[in-house]
Amino acid sequence: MKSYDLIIRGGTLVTANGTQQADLAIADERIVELAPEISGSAQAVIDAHLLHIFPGAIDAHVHFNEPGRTAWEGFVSGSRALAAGGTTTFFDMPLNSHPPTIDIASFVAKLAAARASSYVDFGLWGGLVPENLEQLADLAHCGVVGFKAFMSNSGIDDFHAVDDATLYSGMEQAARLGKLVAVHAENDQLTAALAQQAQAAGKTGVKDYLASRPVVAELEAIERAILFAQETGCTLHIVHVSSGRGVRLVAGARARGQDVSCETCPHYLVLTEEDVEELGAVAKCAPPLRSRSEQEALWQHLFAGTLPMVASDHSPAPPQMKLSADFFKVWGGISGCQSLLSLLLTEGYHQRHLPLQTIVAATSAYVARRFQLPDQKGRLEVGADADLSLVALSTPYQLQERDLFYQHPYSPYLGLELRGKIVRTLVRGHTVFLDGEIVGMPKGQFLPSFPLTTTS
Ligand SMILES: NC(=O)NC(NC(N)=O)C(=O)[O-]
Ligand SMILES: [Zn+2]
Ligand SMILES: [Zn+2]
Repeated sequence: MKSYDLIIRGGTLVTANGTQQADLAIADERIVELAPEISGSAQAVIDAHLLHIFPGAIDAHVHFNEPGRTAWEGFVSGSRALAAGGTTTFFDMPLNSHPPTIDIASFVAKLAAARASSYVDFGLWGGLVPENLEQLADLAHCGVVGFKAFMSNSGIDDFHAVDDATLYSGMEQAARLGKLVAVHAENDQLTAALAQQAQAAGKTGVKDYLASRPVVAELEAIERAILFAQETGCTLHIVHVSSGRGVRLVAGARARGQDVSCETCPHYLVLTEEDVEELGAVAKCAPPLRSRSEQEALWQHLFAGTLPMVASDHSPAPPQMKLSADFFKVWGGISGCQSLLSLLLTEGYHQRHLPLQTIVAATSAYVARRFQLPDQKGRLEVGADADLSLVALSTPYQLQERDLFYQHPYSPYLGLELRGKIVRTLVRGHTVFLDGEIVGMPKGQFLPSFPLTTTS
């Protein structure tokens, strides 16, 4: 008789291809059998008859700010929040940590910090800034996910936005190195000038901030990035697209054969400009929250598959950085990584009947493929890592401060009525979250990203 480490019985497995009720057996951190009924013994058995089993989410966009600004978040609190939210892998952005990840030394420092403290597996982005064109090859050899650049001010002094020449040259190199470039796409001249005019006129409220970052600033920067990427043969990813029209530009280029993708974030799907007017600083981000019609367009793209990925862009800061009366001076960034899956289940699946398969594709299967993760990630099948999230799909609950594992339990989603409770999260077969509590020790592993060989 076969013997396993763990058998999970009777759960409804959710994959990018559909759902099925089955038993699942785990040995040596991998899924080794999937069948309607598995015989054999195991050291432990989980009864999942009332639960859905999702592949652990892969969050391609978080800022955990360690080393250097661990008081803002850090790998312990950040990865605990992810585990509590059903995410088993994340990619940390190169900025808001100090030093930012722009050369070998800063990469090594970040890798050490993450290895020591993360409860879930992770990849690391490298930065592309005007000062580090000579360092890109080194970062590629370290196994960074790709190179992240800001086309507008990053809000952090030690991570400079790229000028066009830097972006163009960085893309040429990235193409040679087989790495993708990810951009924060907003036109800097336009946003900076509009902000400066508003502030000079003493107009520093929420609406003034929103008006200083119009959709056209995003559209122009996306178009420019697409054009540069086409010319240089660089693979491109646009982070946190906030508008339906932005997604359409990316989908159009893709349809013409260019290797470009994009993500949106839960906040653009769940909140609108009216919400930031009401909620204030907790909901400030860039690009900003948009109108209901842009939001509707994002949902349509998600349904249609032309918007292939959702990532949290968790960008926390100490509450005192959210206090200024001048809204332009308030820290821009939303804390939300713990709620990625719950929000998609609540607003997507329950409210709008977005298929569960689409949610799985957007938070796991597609992300693993797009960023060339090792084969065993992002799949719920035999041979894959046992990265799983067990979900009580219809259980309602109200998100409370005490539920949040962030360093600063501050989020625009507090008080929301959610449906779809994460009950248990396993990373490579080890339970890291169970019934509201973190379990075990940080044993997250680094996932180096290998050079792109195919387009996907
Ligand atoms: N420095 C940041 O973390 N910025 C982030 N802030 C947002 N999105 O408001 C981002 O991803 O641009
Ligand atoms: Zn950004
Ligand atoms: Zn970000």
